Amino acid sequence: MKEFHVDVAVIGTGTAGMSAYRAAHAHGKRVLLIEGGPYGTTCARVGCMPSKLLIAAAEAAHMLAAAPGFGVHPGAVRIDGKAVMARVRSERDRFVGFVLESVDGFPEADKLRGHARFTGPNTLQVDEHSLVTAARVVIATGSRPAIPPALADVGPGVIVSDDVFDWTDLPTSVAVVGTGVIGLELGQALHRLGVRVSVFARSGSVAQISDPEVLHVAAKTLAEELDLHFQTEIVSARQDGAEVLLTTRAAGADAREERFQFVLVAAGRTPNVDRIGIETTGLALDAKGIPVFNSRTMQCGASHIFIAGDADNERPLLPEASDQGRIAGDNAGRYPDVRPGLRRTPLAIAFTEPQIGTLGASYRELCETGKPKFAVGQVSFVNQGRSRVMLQNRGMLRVYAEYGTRRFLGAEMIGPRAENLGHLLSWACQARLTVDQMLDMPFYHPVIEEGVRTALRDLSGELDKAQPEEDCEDCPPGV
Ligand SMILES: Cc1cc2nc3c(=O)[nH]c(=O)nc-3n(C[C@H](O)[C@H](O)[C@H](O)COP(=O)(O)OP(=O)(O)OC[C@H]3O[C@@H](n4cnc5c(N)ncnc54)[C@H](O)[C@@H]3O)c2cc1C
Ligand SMILES: NC(=O)c1ccc[n+]([C@@H]2O[C@H](COP(=O)([O-])OP(=O)(O)OC[C@H]3O[C@@H](n4cnc5c(N)ncnc54)[C@H](O)[C@@H]3O)[C@@H](O)[C@H]2O)c1
Repeated sequence: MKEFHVDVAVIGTGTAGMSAYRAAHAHGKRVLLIEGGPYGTTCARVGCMPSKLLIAAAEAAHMLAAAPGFGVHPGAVRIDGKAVMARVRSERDRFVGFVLESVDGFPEADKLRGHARFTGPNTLQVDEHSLVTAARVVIATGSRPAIPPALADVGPGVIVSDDVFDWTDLPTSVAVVGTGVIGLELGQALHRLGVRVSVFARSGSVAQISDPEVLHVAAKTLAEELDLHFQTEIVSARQDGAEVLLTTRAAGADAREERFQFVLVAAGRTPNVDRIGIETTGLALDAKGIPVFNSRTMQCGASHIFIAGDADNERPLLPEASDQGRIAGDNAGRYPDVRPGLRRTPLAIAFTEPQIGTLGASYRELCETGKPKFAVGQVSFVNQGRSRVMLQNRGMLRVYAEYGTRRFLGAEMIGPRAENLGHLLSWACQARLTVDQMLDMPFYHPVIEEGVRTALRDLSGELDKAQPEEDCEDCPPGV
C-alpha cells in the first residue's frame, strides 16, 4: 500500500472536484485529487454537452418540419442517424478534450486514480493500492442514474442516458421512463429525429415545474407533440431478442404490452454517497444518507469534511457544482476559518421546445407554511406578438412577488426562449428588484420580453389589491 499524507483530499474529479481542487490549492495546501472513473466530467462526457448536441440536431429537423407553416416547403427530409451521432460524439470529444487538458495541467503528484472510501473521519482507502490521511476532505462524487426495481437487470435493451452517447446510429424505437428533465429533453430530441418514442410517467410531473397552472400548460403542450403517458406505472420489462417487451399500466386501465428497441430509464439520479464508507466518518446523515451540510459554506456539520455538486443533491446542475466546489475547496483550504460563499439565485432550464425555466423561489417553496403571502401575475404566449411572428406562440409565464415590499421573488414558465427570459428574471431576482423597478426597465418591440412586461403588469395589478386576510392553506396564493 502506498501512503499519502495531505492537507486536503478531494474525492471526484468532476466539475465540483476540479473547482474544489483549484480553490484549496490557492491556499498553498497539499491537495490530492482522487478519481475512480474516467476523467472528463459528467457534464462534458455524458451530460449537458452531448445532450445539447443531440437537441441541436433535433431542432434542425424540427425547423424543416415547421417550415410549411410559413409557406416554405423544403421537400423530402432525410435524417442520417449515423451522421447525427457522429457529430454528437465528435463535438462531445472536443469538449471533453478541453477538460482533459485542464486535468493534464494539474501536477502528477496531486492526482490519484481509484475508488476512494472513508475508513475513518480523516482516512481514505483508494482501491487496494493506497491509504490517504487528510486533514480535510471534500466529497465531490457526483451522482448516477437511479434504476427502479422493475427495470433492473433486464438486458442490453434497458439503458440510461450515458448509453445514448455511445450510439453510432439512431435506434428505431425508444420508451422513455420519467418526465424529468433528462426524459423530456432526450425523448423529444429523439422523436424529432424520427425515432418512435413513447414517454411514461408514473405521476403528472413535468421537469422541475411546481406551479400547477404552468404544469397544466406544459403537460398539454408537450403531449400535443409527444406520445406521453402520465399516471402510468411500469409493470415489467423483458429482453426479447433485439427488443424489450415493456408492460405498462395507466391508472384505472388494463396492462398494455409494447416492444421497443430500447427502454431509456430517466427516473432521477442517486448521489454517490452510499458506497464511500460515509458511516465511518461520524457525520450526521439526512433521510437519503447525505451528510447534513451548510449550503453557504458546504461544511458537513462542524467537521473538517465538505461536500459539493450532485453528491449533496441540493441543486444537481453544472453551475451549482462549479460554485459549490469552489466554496467547499476554499473552506477546506482555510479550515477552521470557514466562510460563507456566494450562492446565486436558483435558475434551472430544461432544453425542451418550448423551453422550461424556473428561477428564484419556486411556487412550491412559496406555498410552504410560514412563508409570506405572495401575488401572482401571468402571461400566455399564445397571443404574444413576437412569439406568434415566429410560430412559437405556446406556453405560459407566471411571476411571483411579495405583498407590501413588492419585491420580485421568482417565476416558472414554459415558453419560447425561456433560457433567455430565465436569465433576465433571475438577475432581477438576485438584484432584489421590485416589480415597479423591473417595469421601469427598457423593453424593445417586437420582442418576447414584452410578454414578461405583460406578466409583470398583471403582477403589479395583483399587488395593488389588498393582501388576502385569511391564511387558508388550501387557498391558491395571490387570490
Ligand atoms: C444527460 C444529462 C444532461 C444534463 N444537462 C445539464 C444541463 O444542460 N445544464 C446543467 O446545468 N446541468 C446538466 N446536467 C447536470 C450536470 O451534468 C451535473 O449537475 C454536473 O455534471 C455534476 O458535477 P459533479 O462534479 O457534481 O459530478 P461529476 O462530474 O459526475 O463528477 C463526479 C466524479 O466523481 C467520481 N467519483 C465518484 N465516486 C468516487 C469515489 N468514491 N472515488 C473516486 N472518484 C469518485 C466520478 O467518477 C466522477 O468523475 C445534466 C446531467 C445529465 C446526466
Ligand atoms: N437542462 C438541464 O439543466 C438538465 C438536463 C438534464 C439533467 N439535468 C439534471 O439531472 C437531474 C436528473 O434528471 P432526471 O430527469 O433523471 O431526474 P428528475 O428528478 O428531473 O426526474 C425524474 C423523473 O423520473 C420519475 N420517476 C422517479 N422514480 C420513478 C420510478 N420508480 N418509476 C418511474 N418513474 C420514476 C419522476 O416522476 C420524474 O418524472 C435533474 O434533476 C437535473 O438537475 C439538468
